[in-house]
Amino acid sequence: MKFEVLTIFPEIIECYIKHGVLGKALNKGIVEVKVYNLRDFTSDKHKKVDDYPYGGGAGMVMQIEPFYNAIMHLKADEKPRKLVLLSPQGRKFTQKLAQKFMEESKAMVLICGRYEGIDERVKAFVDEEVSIGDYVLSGGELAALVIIDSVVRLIPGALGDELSAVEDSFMKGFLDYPHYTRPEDFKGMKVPEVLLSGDHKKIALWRKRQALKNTLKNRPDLLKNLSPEDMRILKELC
Ligand SMILES: N#Cc1c(-c2ccc3cc[nH]c3c2)n[nH]c1N
Repeated sequence: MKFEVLTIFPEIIECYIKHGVLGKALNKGIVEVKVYNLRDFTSDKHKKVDDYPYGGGAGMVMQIEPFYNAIMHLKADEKPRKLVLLSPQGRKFTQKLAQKFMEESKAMVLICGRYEGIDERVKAFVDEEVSIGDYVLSGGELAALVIIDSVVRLIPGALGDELSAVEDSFMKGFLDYPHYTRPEDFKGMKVPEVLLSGDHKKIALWRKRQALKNTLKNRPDLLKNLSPEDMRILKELC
């Protein structure tokens, strides 16, 4: 899978992708990330990317021309790609949308704005407008990294042989279970006995109960299409 990122701060993307799961996936050739500096697609000597907003108001707005020039440059190879604009006004990014992007797109262009936002006319050239949550960031780069990270984790082989309980639980509609590792006793804070029992059936049930308990407490909105067994466990918790 290939990601192409349009930004005025390429170093934000370049620094993050070298590490962890993303770094391994890049080294394995499972994923390719190319970052483009929008300033390279300007036509003035100052490489200007923003201007005052029509109609007045605070701050600056990013001009359409650098985005247009960059998008046309990418499209010149005529290969299919999904163009995604990161924006607080976009549709909510979820694990299910990450799965959809992984399944449906061989290449994605992630378009990152800054300042007060970008000229509305840029949206005529994008396929999706996506937001990673109901809070305001200073730009689209962190959102682009969230999307890249969460989509890459879903690519077969990206996680190596590590099982990923986190994706599994989110896809099944609840939060992850608690995790523990050595030492068994840290200043009197002990690891739950069941996790030391070696009884995998008991451990699995304990983890499911804990996951459902956490979800009921923190994200009851996720508890929708539970299996009859999960519903039974949940009713025991209530
Ligand atoms: N995605 C997303 C965002 C943003 C965002 C995205 C782009 C720009 C450009 C200037 N400010 C921005 C904020 N804020 N909160 C989100 N969930």
